[in-house]
This record gives sequence, C-alpha cells and structure tokens, in this order.
Amino acid sequence: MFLENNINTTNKKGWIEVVCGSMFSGKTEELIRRMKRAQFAKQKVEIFKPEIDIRYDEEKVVSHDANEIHSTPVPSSSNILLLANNVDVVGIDEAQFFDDELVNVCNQLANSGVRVIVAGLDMDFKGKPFGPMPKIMACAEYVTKVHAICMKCGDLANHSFRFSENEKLVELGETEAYEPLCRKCFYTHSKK
Ligand SMILES: Nc1ncnc2c1ncn2[C@@H]1O[C@H](COP(=O)(O)OP(=O)(O)O)[C@@H](O)[C@H]1O
Ligand SMILES: Cc1cn([C@H]2C[C@H](O)[C@@H](COP(=O)(O)O)O2)c(=O)[nH]c1=O
Ligand SMILES: [Zn+2]
Repeated sequence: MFLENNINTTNKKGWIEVVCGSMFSGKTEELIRRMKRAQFAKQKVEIFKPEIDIRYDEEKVVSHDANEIHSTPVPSSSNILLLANNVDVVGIDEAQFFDDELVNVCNQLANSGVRVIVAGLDMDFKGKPFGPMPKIMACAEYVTKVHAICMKCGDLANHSFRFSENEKLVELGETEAYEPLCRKCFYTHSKK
C-alpha cells in the first residue's frame, strides 16, 4: 500500500505519483483513497478527468465498485493549470485520454509545490503504451502498478482485452466491451 509523504506547508515541495494498470485493476479506487486521505488531512484537493469520460457520471470520478468523489471534467490538459489554483493535491483520472501536454502540466504543478496523482491505463487494447502515460511515468517520483484478476485463468492481469473488432483507440466501455487478461491469455486470445 502506498504511504504518502507529508506535505510540508512552509517549504512546499511537489511531486508526481502515477497509479497505472489495466481496466478493473483498482486505479480509480486507489486514486479516490489517496484523495480522501488528503481531505482528512485538511489539504485542498481538486480532481480532474477528461470531458469525454462520462460513463458513470458527468461530474464525479466513479470506480467500478461505485466509490465516488467530486471531479471537474475538462476538455484538455491546459484547463487543469487554469483551474488548479491554491491547491495542495491535484488528482487526474483517465489520464490516458489527455493530450501529451499533460506531461508539462503535471511537471509545472509539481514544480510549484503541488502533489499530483495521475491514474490511467498504461496500455491500450492492443497492448501498446497509451497516450501521455509512459512520459508521465518517466517523470514521476512514484509509480504504482495495480493489477486486475485475469478472467480466463485467475492470474494477475495487466492487459485490457477488447471483445469487439473496432480498431479505434478510444472506445468507452465496461464489462460488456472489455475484460482484464494476463499476458499469456491476452496473446492467446488476440491471435484467434
Ligand atoms: N477481473 C477483475 N479483477 C479485479 N477487480 C475487478 C474485476 N472485475 C471487476 N472488478 C471490480 O473492479 C474494482 C476496481 O474498480 P476501479 O477502481 O474502477 O478500476 P479501474 O479504475 O482500474 O478500472 C474492483 O474492486 C472489483 O470490485
Ligand atoms: C483498453 C482501452 C480502454 N478504453 C476505454 C474503456 C473505458 O471507458 C476506459 C478505461 O476505464 P477504466 O477506468 O480503466 O476501467 O478506457 C479505450 O478507449 N481504449 C482502449 O484501448
Ligand atoms: Zn490468464
């Protein structure tokens, strides 16, 4: 379990944390857990998500288990800088959907003393690095990879298998559209 650093309010020092993994691996739950602990510590928090992700709720980040926290949907990563005034902790969910500018946004926030927590898919349905995630992971102080359970064999899953043959990178969906699989099951089923 990730144990957070103390925020030193007199000598503000920021950093970047990443929570990554496949679908259903608990990224959103972990983001919500860290954000709620920061709220208990009376820190000022703001959570952002890309405007396109309105699967469960337009203004909340909601996990597959229905844990939720207030969030602000934004059209692009540059809006985060404009809206994150005077905050101690910034959370960003579904970061894979943002543009590459998100890397600069996270660095600028961290350099100005903000704790930045980024949650997102590290790989797309083809098993390729997804959007700005690899670059943010490279710049982050802390990277936590979480795992789902493989729906075929019960091992740890790191891939998100898409049922449909749609080749578009972005296709929102849940259990009707995707299942988490381990490496072996993912490549076995991808060949079929
Ligand atoms: N195959 C699976 N492996 C693990 N958790 C699963 C699986 N299928 C559904 N879940 C549920 O998904 C929850 C995680 O949801 P969430 O935090 O929204 O994941 P993520 O943001 O990584 O997609 C788990 O606590 C569990 O209840
Ligand atoms: C693999 C993959 C996923 N998506 C979509 C499907 C979901 O709407 C989100 C991921 O949500 P989660 O909180 O991580 O479960 O992303 C996509 O558009 N393209 C993909 O390749
Ligand atoms: Zn498997």
